[in-house]
Amino acid sequence: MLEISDVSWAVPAARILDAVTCTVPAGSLVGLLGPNGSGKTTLLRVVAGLVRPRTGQVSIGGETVADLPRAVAARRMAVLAQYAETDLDLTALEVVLLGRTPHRRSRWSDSDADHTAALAALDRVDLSGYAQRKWHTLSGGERQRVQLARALTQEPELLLLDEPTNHLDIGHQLQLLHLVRRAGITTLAALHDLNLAAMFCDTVVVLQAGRVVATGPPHAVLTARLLAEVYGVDARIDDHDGRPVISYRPPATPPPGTAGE
Ligand SMILES: Nc1ncnc2c1ncn2[C@@H]1O[C@H](COP(=O)(O)OP(=O)(O)OP(=O)(O)O)[C@@H](O)[C@H]1O
Repeated sequence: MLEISDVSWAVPAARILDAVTCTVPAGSLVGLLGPNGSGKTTLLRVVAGLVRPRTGQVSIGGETVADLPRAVAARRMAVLAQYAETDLDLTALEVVLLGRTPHRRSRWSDSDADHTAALAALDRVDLSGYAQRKWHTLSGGERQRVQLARALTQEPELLLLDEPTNHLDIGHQLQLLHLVRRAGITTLAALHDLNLAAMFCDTVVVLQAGRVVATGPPHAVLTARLLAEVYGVDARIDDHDGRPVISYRPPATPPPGTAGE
């Protein structure tokens, strides 16, 4: 279980996170929603221990992340960043094997079991023929899936995903979130696509200007009123087997600079 309690973070000019409190129950998938700049990535960075909060604390499995030795935190959490890059000319398999690094006794050698786990993870993300492909030859969506395979191979207690469906076609977006759900790992995922959040998340947490403005199951949170207030959009919500399905109406006023055209 992940617990975020009263977390605030600021830069001199602005408060970026304001007393954020939320919980990700063990084994559940929680969607972190909110408009651009609302603080999703910053909150994920705080949880990962990359940014120290001004106030509040984060704990996993009852232990405060700030008190965990770096190596322990690295083993227990896997992060899929929004723009995962590597300058090293690694193969897809070598990138996936990086997920085993925190578990290894010897720094330099991969065991047969590591290799088997890494190949199985590539298979799970639909990239079984890609093991020897160099990173720089992969498409954006293929890189994203290799990074998910790395994260799954790590067998983390907590998975942090920042816009994991970026770059993916709709088939692979659905496959990725289905895989994450099935993996049963406690997961906090920043998502922009509200319909995907509605389909796959147990709970959603909505941030606006660094504050939590709503938390709960998708059908309770994703109302037309909330979407108007938080995103400024005119949306229609239909029910599909207890999950909301959102469709949007075009804005009433034309975007700036296009009036009268
Ligand atoms: N180091 C920093 N210095 C100044 N401002 C920052 C810093 N880090 C983040 N911010 C600001 O904090 C706000 C929240 O940023 P963050 O990246 O967390 O938002 P987000 O919800 O992930 O946005 P997006 O959906 O666009 O990815 C933004 O306005 C951003 O410009």
